[in-house]
Amino acid sequence: MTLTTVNVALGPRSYDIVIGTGALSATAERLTGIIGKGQPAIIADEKVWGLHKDALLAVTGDVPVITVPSGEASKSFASYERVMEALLAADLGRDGTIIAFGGGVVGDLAGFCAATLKRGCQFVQVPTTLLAQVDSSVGGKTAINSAAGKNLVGAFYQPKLVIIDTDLLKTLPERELKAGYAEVLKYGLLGDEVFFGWLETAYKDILELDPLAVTRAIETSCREKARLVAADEQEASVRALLNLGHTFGHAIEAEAGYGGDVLHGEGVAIGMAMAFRYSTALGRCPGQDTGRVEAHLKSAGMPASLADHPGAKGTAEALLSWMGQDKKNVGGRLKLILARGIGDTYITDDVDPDHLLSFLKQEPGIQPS
Ligand SMILES: O=C(O)C(=O)C[C@@H](O)[C@H](O)[C@H](O)COP(=O)(O)O
Repeated sequence: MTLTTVNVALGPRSYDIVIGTGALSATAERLTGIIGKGQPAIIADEKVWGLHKDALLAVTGDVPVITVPSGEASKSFASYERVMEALLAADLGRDGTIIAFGGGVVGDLAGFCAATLKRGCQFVQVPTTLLAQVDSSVGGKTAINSAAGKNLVGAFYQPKLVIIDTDLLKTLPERELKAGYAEVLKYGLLGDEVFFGWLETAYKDILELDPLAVTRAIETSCREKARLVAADEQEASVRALLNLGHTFGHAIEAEAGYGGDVLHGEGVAIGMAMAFRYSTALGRCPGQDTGRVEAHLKSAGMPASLADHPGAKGTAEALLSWMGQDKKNVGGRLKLILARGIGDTYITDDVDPDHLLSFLKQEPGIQPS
């Protein structure tokens, strides 16, 4: 199968996303070209490493490897410190290359290490989950979590190359695949009703990893992400649309506890449904569209509210308080991505916290205050 390349056009920081089955071995020369004479190191999810190390080592040869446990708890200060000390011990300089091999957690952590190692070394993303392949490996948002909230310590730092080998998805557990599908769906909801319509019929093929359907889903997602990132690298305007569902979703994840029982994509799925319900409550989005979003999430076996997820919990006050920590907020004003309909979203800071609190109190599955 031929590979597809999507370019993220950022002037001197531009890079390619190479997508397809066998992409890892097909890009071997490009990867070794980036590594050059510098010292490389791999930061890998320990489960992914156990399953796929041969595929990566066949390309890089024998290089230092630092593994981290799967799960959001690896985006902690303690984990960052351990990985940084290991990279320094491996003698990586500014000409060194960190290769992130895993899902969003590894990509975000490795990217933040690359941004801060000697004030910046080279960085290549080899995402191994659907979520990371369609979203977090692209665009240069790198971060770790703090007790105050998700992704609050980080940097915008672009990779040199993103290698999306769809063969790596074959070992991904179904729950992780569905969590990644939430981010695919996001692109339809935020600006592409035709793509959403296709997903309503194609989701089964994607979740069964039909190569054509998966590649189309990843390519469409990456093209839209690359477009928004190129237009607004540091989220001063339109890039914030990519945060659809995340203000609610991050609050749900934080309340469950990092490393708790809510995967990022599950929080985003619930968060997107909440953003649509809130838009309808404000009279800005037809209830029919919100119903269609909820129905699709349910058909794909994903949660559409806290009530649908055994690990999701929290009072309205607790969720609102987490939302108050969101990085998009300016001047203490909450910022949300809301919808006028499927494929038509907008960014607003015209949010009345009292009204939002009343909305949250009526959400299915919310705990009483
Ligand atoms: O790339 C972006 O911009 C996004 O908002 C994509 C999100 O899906 C992604 O989860 C991102 O890491 C969240 O960033 P944050 O700024 O809300 O922490």
